[in-house]
Amino acid sequence: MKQERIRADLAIIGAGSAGLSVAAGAAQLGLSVVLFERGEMGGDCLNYGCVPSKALIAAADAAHAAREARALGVGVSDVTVDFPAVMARVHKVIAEIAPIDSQERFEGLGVRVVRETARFKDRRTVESESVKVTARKVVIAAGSRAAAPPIPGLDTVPYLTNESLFELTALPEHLIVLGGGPIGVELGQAFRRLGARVTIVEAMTLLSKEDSDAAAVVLDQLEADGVTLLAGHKVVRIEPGPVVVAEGPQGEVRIAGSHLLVAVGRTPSLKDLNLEAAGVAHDKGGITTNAALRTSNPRVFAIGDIAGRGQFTHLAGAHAGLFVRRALFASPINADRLVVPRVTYSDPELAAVGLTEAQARAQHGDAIKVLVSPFADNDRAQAEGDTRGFGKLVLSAKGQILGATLVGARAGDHLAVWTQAMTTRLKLSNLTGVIAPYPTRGEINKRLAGQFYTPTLFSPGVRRLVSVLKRLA
Ligand SMILES: Cc1cc2nc3c(=O)[nH]c(=O)nc-3n(C[C@H](O)[C@H](O)[C@H](O)COP(=O)(O)OP(=O)(O)OC[C@H]3O[C@@H](n4cnc5c(N)ncnc54)[C@H](O)[C@@H]3O)c2cc1C
Ligand SMILES: NC(=O)c1ccc[n+]([C@@H]2O[C@H](COP(=O)([O-])OP(=O)(O)OC[C@H]3O[C@@H](n4cnc5c(N)ncnc54)[C@H](O)[C@@H]3O)[C@@H](O)[C@H]2O)c1
Repeated sequence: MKQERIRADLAIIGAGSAGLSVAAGAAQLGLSVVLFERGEMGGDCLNYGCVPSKALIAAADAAHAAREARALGVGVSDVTVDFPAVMARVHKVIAEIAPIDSQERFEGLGVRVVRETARFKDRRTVESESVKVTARKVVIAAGSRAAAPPIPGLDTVPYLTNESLFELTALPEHLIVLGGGPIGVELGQAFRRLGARVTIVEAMTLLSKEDSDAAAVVLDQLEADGVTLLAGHKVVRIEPGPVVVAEGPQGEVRIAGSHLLVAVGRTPSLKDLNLEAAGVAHDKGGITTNAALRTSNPRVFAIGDIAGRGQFTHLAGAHAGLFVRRALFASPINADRLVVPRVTYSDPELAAVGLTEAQARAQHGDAIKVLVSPFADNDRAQAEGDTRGFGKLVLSAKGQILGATLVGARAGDHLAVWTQAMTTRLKLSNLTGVIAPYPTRGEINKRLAGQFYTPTLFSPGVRRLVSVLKRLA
């Protein structure tokens, strides 16, 4: 097929969260944009990631709440899960959100959408089967896919990844999940609550990137739900069945399941891009970028998962916003300084921003302050009969916020205060002066901030001052 030659201000590879955000911004600012997408518009988040997983979790949590309602004095008998109906709803949610990411919408904004695989031809040309685009700037937003670890036998059994899991129409009898990161934990708990037996096999520690005390709260709940957790189990081979053979602290274990989900991290989608032709440096973590998200080829930028700076939709969106500011308004940007919150949507949720306590100790030694407030001290949590979890604030000796972790019901929604405080470099005193509505779980944030001042407020010096003022008043 003869290729159509196109000149454009911007060529974007990938119509996921990152690429779409750039395309929308650039097109609305009047740039000519060509957007390549070889799969579904919307990428991972809409089709195989955030959206379907959260829709599935909503059903799982509803089933769990119904089973647990008796503790609140509400009897619910005969809780059943209609798995095909759950999955049909998952796809309905995707379909409801899809128009915002659709080819039609982007074409309506003036973007030329090419539904083909893109590759570099040279340093400033991107081509696909039908077009050859010479662009002033190129944005690589090609994302990541589930990593397939080199485990003997894995290639001999059918296995699920996030791209095939949501196509299931029957509930697995026993789902074995390889990997205890956010994907393994969120989906493992959801499938258990929907009625499957679930075993999570983790080579190291589950939720290892998070505060270990907070992770323990989530893992306790998973075990209470009946999920089998095998931490410190290195998978040595997979046999048909599937049977996972792993080496653990007590020797070899064999786990026979009905389905296998591989969730052991992500691989950047570098293959097919022909990055060598463009002089774009990369390694196994992704494309190498500087703080301005520029690659080793000054015309080419990399954003989102493929930039190897973290794998979150909100980070992809933030990268897109930075790129638009830099490329179109010539504003200075610094992707190294982004304050990026993270939430694992387990029940309870584990939400964090900045450093964990362990990371802060590694960087600052023991000259840090750690303040903890349990949800058991929060009246709303008491009223709801759900006092699991706590808030933890990690501060420098001078009271600068280094990180915050919340674990508990809807923790993700309540983390925003700390993300905002760290982004805008608020002082703790700014937070103690804010009135939090009573009774809300969010009061935990004010309580955490207040704890920093408690020793000073009730110190002997202040008590003496108050007694003097009392006499003068
Ligand atoms: C199960 C799961 C749950 C998740 N849940 C959350 C969550 O709750 N919150 C959160 O913030 N993040 C979540 N994530 C992560 C989130 O999905 C990603 O961080 C986000 O999708 C990254 O967006 P992106 O645009 O960088 O890449 P992608 O969404 O992967 O988009 C890249 C696109 O590029 C296309 N492409 C690749 N190569 C080419 C090529 N050569 N030519 C043309 N097109 C190409 C791909 O087809 C794809 O559509 C989850 C991920 C998974 C897997
Ligand atoms: N709520 C969210 O925002 C959300 C949800 C899901 C995914 N994500 C994003 O997607 C990324 C990928 O998630 P993930 O859970 O796949 O990856 P991950 O890298 O966070 O966790 C993978 C886990 O698998 C383990 N592992 C690696 N090889 C193994 C093996 N052979 N056998 C057993 N265990 C093994 C690792 O030790 C690790 O604990 C996350 O880091 C996150 O950025 C975000």
